[in-house]
Amino acid sequence: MARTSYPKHEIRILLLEGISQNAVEQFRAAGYSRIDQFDKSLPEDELRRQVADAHFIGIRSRTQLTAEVLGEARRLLAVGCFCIGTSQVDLDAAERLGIPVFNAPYSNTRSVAELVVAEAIMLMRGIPRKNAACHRGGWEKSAAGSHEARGKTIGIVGYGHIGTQVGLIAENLGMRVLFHDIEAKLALGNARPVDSLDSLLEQSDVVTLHVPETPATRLMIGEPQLSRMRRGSHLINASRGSVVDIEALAAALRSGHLGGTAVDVFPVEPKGNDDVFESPLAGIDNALLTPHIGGSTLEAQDNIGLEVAAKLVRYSDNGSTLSAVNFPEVTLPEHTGSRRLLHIHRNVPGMMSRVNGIFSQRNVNIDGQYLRTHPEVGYVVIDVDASEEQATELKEELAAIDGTLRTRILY
Ligand SMILES: NC(=O)C1=CN([C@@H]2O[C@H](COP(=O)(O)OP(=O)(O)OC[C@H]3O[C@@H](n4cnc5c(N)ncnc54)[C@H](O)[C@@H]3O)[C@@H](O)[C@H]2O)C=CC1
Ligand SMILES: O=C(O)CCC(=O)C(=O)O
Repeated sequence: MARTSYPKHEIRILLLEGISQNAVEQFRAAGYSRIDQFDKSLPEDELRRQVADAHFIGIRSRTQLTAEVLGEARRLLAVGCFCIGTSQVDLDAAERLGIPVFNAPYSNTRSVAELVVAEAIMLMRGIPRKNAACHRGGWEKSAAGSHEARGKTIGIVGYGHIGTQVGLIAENLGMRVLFHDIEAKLALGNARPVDSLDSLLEQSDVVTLHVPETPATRLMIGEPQLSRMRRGSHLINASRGSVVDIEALAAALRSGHLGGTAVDVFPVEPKGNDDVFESPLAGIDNALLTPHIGGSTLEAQDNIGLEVAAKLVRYSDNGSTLSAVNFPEVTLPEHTGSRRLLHIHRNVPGMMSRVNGIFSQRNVNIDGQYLRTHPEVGYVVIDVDASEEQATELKEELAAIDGTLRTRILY
């Protein structure tokens, strides 16, 4: 088995938030045995203690890897987000520290889309309210305010991976599909783009949000947007809690302007299943609330476990950063027969001549060199024909170059 610059049994993998056992098996199969698992996210002081000697960290959406927390993770080689969203990690800080971040961009897409379309049907039939009444001994048998999905309009905000899947399933139910995105997007099926968010809100019977968490999407649905929605229409949010002004949403439900809502993500979410959930929407019967489980199917979690663990193992064993979300992407061949040196550095003028100078001074033959840069950070991988001792000395010299962020040898 290939040796890394650390023996594999010394590499500590920290997995938080109940990451799938598939990931653990994938790490073990690749020879990594030092794996610590927690089923929830950790309070910040405990998180700082745990990350201090971790080489890899696996998280889901709850763990905040801020610049301060990352700054304490001195041994950290890479982060795996076992989910789609990566806004819980300070990606720029991670890059500046030489830490690539990986995620699973599609593995739970279908799970979210299926839930959203099911919720759209439930909302149009008034099921959340009728269900709540039944639990209290009530009996609201009535067609008032109940509608078929067929022929109704669903408005999708953010027509990316999830948004397009929602559109395709909804169209198969006979719904009219409109979407709004800041990028030009290929419309699938009979879906139609609209020229503004307001126009989408005004035309839709159900609006569903599938944007990432960014400064531009923060509170993009507030009182002015809710009041543009049709009276009796419905809002679904399975994107991020920061996208909707939740107090304004509660007010729109209480006033009867909105017919109902389904919300899976909240501005503040409990750290784990033992903690208490509180929300301004709690107790409102026509609000269908779920505990951030859009992507929580066994199929999705198994696939995510395999996908992200495989990316971390590949980076550890081979150096490949293909599909990293914050980092220069270097795709690498296997390195049988040569030593591989990895050098992550600040992207400053003269860096590569200093790197290459070390090899020419020592008269070491370079078998292959792979370089990719971002404005602030560069990543170069050098395969050399050198003994283990020579490679170790080369690594020390590379590490001493001013502007070096991380170095590693793969044997
Ligand atoms: N509830 C859950 O369990 C899950 C939630 N998510 C959330 O869903 C989000 C979307 O996921 P994907 O569809 O895979 O992402 P994606 O990146 O494929 O699609 C996002 C789309 O939103 C568009 N967009 C960005 N800013 C916008 C704006 N201001 N206005 C309109 N459109 C905008 C983008 O151009 C893109 O087309 C994730 O970022 C994550 O936060 C993802 C998976 C599970
Ligand atoms: O399942 C999770 O923990 C998070 C799902 C999610 O929000 C994502 O994939 O972005």
